Amino acid sequence: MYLFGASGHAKVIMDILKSMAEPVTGLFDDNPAVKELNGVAVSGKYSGQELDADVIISIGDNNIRSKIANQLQVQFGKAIAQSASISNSADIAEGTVVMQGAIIQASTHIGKHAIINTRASIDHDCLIGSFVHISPGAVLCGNVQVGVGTHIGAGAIVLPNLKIGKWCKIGAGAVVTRDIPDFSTAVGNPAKIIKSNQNE
Ligand SMILES: CC(=O)SCCNC(=O)CCNC(=O)[C@H](O)C(C)(C)COP(=O)(O)OP(=O)(O)OC[C@H]1O[C@@H](n2cnc3c(N)ncnc32)[C@H](O)[C@@H]1OP(=O)(O)O
Repeated sequence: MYLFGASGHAKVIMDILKSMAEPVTGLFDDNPAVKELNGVAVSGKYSGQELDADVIISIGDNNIRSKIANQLQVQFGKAIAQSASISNSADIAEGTVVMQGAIIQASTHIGKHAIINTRASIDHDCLIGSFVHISPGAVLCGNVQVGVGTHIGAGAIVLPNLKIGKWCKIGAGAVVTRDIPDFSTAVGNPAKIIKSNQNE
């Protein structure tokens, strides 16, 4: 597996790949000052060369991850921690990473290049868009929809049957009790919208 982005997020993905016995074939990063990560040499900026293994974009920022994914003509892989519990009827698209202790229940769909972070819990029949990040310890109850590029903060709770739009930011510890429109930032319990991010 090649990783694009020599970040703290990449370190966690490297641990997961190691537990899957999947070697890290190479690591790219645009920052020439970054020379190595966890003992793996960083090859600098990716210049479009043909790659002999799949790629994961190991960048936590949803917007940057989506821009890079849309530019690359490569095969994408997945990293799924062995300690994650994933229903046989759930499906997870390419480029997505599922961290240690995450739970993904029946009939849930996770889109491309998503991050399901440490001990996040996504219950049955959820629809999680591409480039979403569900942060550590967040809980999505059953039948929740999360739009493309949305970030659910650490420890947030989303009540059942709700729809969170695209490119939203849900604050750490928020309790979402109502649908949230596209591009909103919402915080608190019950979560209130504090801004719209449409122009970011
Ligand atoms: C492995 C890992 O580390 S994964 C990373 C996980 N990361 C997270 O969970 C972070 C989630 N992000 C947040 O909670 C952020 O604070 C956001 C997205 C909600 C808001 O960020 P910003 O847009 O930069 O807003 P900003 O920091 O200016 O705060 C705006 C207001 O909301 C308040 N606020 C910010 N976050 C929260 C929160 N989680 N809960 C309650 N209030 C909050 C601020 O105190 C501020 O209030 P004020 O205007 O009265 O001073």
